Order: sequence, then structure tokens, then C-alpha cells
Amino acid sequence: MRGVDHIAALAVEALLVEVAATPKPGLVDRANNGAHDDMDFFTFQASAAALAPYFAEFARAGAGHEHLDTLLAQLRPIGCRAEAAMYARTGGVNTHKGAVFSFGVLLGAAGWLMAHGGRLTADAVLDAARTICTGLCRADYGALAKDAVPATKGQAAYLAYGLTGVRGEAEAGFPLVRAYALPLYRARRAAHTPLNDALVDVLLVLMAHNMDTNILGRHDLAMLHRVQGDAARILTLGGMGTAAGRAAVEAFDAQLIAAWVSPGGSADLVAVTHFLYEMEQSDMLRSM
Ligand SMILES: CC(C)(COP(=O)(O)OP(=O)(O)OC[C@H]1O[C@@H](n2cnc3c(N)ncnc32)[C@H](O[C@H]2O[C@H](COP(=O)(O)OP(=O)(O)OP(=O)(O)O)[C@@H](O)[C@H]2O)[C@@H]1O)[C@@H](O)C(=O)NCCC(=O)NCCS
Ligand SMILES: Nc1ncnc2[nH]cnc12
Repeated sequence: MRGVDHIAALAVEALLVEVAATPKPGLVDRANNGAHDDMDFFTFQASAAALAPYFAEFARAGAGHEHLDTLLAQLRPIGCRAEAAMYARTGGVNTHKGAVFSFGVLLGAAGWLMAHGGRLTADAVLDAARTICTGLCRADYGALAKDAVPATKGQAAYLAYGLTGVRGEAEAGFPLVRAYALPLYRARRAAHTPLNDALVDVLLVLMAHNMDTNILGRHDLAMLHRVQGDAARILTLGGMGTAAGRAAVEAFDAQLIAAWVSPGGSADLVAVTHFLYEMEQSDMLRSM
């Protein structure tokens, strides 16, 4: 189905566009490797390309499945193979583990909507993602004993703080993307803000609100709250739209690199935002 390939390509584009946006505080971008010594801009490009066939599989699985509420069981094995392909291509470096999960659910949702005559609006895809993930946090975290040794950073964040990370975001239908990132991105794109700057501003608004388990994996809640406050303050300076805001973003990048802070969860949500925006635009063109 041609449409399915088109949305899978948009998801790959979203990963490429996210890593290209510069400057991204603490993250890999075109200027530096952020708070990372095991990956760079080219690692992300190779990883995104390696994921392309699996993104098409996610969308096809959605299109070929009858009921949304049983779709996750079809998507997860594809996700595991995608993760393996990512690690094989990057030499064992985690570039896109969270993105594989988020895009797995979103592409499954979009494929399902296409096959069932639905419109590809952001709201429709996010609602479908929520249905796909209903019960996920209880299923994955419910059986975790309080004194269990965490196997992943996500489990560690749950045990220490009760935070549900990427699973919780997906199960709630990506509320930060819906409430903060997409409205800001739509406004910036409508105002013809340069794409790079629109993406960086969206990253800042996500960092201001996201309980990013990547930051908690290396640091603590005090650090996460400091990062959230700094991102919010830079937005009040005008973000990438003002000289003061741009200078503050550059300084924030240096500050997060020095403190070894990487907001990888928010980076993924920037890619999700771009994907939903472009998908909605192409749906509107199709229906005209
Ligand atoms: C379902 C899993 C993805 C769960 O994995 P885990 O238990 O590890 O859960 P989390 O830590 O909660 O999340 C994993 C990644 O999700 C991203 N993330 C974190 N917080 C959020 C958030 N609030 N909202 C959205 N997304 C979030 C984040 O991914 C990005 O950052 C990673 C790169 O960072 P880096 O610092 O380099 O990471 P490390 O190498 O781990 O750390 P250092 O050593 O450097 O400090 C990269 O992955 C980005 O994408 C989190 O890392 C999953 O494990 C699972 O079940 N997989 C099976 C496959 C599957 O089910 N697929 C589903 C298809 S539908
Ligand atoms: N650009 C980026 N840098 C570091 N971690 C990330 N995870 C997702 N995108 C990332």
C-alpha cells in the first residue's frame, strides 16, 4: 500500500530532521556530540536508515490488523527486531531505542487508521496510540517488586520515582506532544520560522515539561527540575527567535555538556512532533 510507505518515510525523515536541528542542549547535533562520547551525527543517520524497513513493517502491521486493542502484541516483536538492527548498525550504541517504541506505536496507529478509512490527523493517531497502549504500564511495571534490581533505566525511574517514561507517554497518547509541542510547532511553521529554529524551540518546550528518564538515568530529580526550569526560562527570552534566546540556548548546550546531561526522551518527542505535523499536512493535501 503506497500510503503506508509514505508515512514510514515521514517517520525516518523525522529522525533525520531531529538530529540535524542545532543547537540542541546536551544532545547530538551538527555542531557537537552533546553529552555523549559514543555517538555522533553520522551514527544517528546510519541508525535512522537501518530502521527504515522496520518502520514500514510497523505501518503494515497496523494496516493488516483488525482490532487496535490487540495490535501491540503484533508491534513488539517488530520493535525487538528493529532494536537489534539498530544495535548491529551502531556497534551496540543506543541511538533510537525510545524512538523505535514511540514510532512503532504511532506507525501502527496510522497504518490502522488508513486501512479503516480514518483521517490521519494528529488527534486521531494519538487517540489510536492511546488505545493500542491501554494497560501497558500496569502490564510492564505492575509485577515489578519494590526491591527488584532494575533491568533498564525505565524500570529504575519507576522504582525510584514512580515515573513511567516512554511507556507512560504512549499510554496517555503523548500528552506533552499534544498539549505543548504540536501547538508551538504549528505556530512556528505557520509563521515560516526556519525549520531548524522551530525544532529547537519545540525541544525547549518539551524539556520544560518532560519527566525525561534519560536525565534521571544519569542524575536525580533535582537536576531534572533544574533543566526544566532553564528550558522554560529560555523560552520566555523568545527561544531561537531572539538574539538573547539564541545565546541562552548556546550557553545551555555548554552547561548540559559540562554537567553530562542528555535529554534523549525529549529529542524523541521532537521527532514525533515533526512526524505528526507532516503527516497531518499530507493528509490535508490528499483530502483537498
Ligand atoms: C519499551 C522500551 C522502549 C522500554 O525501555 P526502558 O525500560 O529502557 O524504558 P525507558 O527508559 O522509560 O525508555 C527508553 C527510552 O525512551 C526514551 N524516553 C525517555 N523518557 C521519555 C519520555 N518521558 N517520553 C518519551 N520518550 C522517553 C529515551 O530514548 C531516547 O534516548 C536514548 C538515547 O539516550 P542515551 O543517553 O544515549 O541512552 P543510554 O545509552 O541508555 O544511556 P547512557 O549510558 O548514555 O547514559 C535513545 O533510546 C532515544 O530513543 C529512553 O532511552 C523497550 O525497551 C522495549 O520494550 N523494547 C522492545 C521493543 C518494543 O517493544 N518496541 C515496541 C514497538 S511498538
Ligand atoms: N540527538 C540526540 N542526541 C542524543 N540522544 C538522542 N536520542 C534521540 N535523539 C538524540
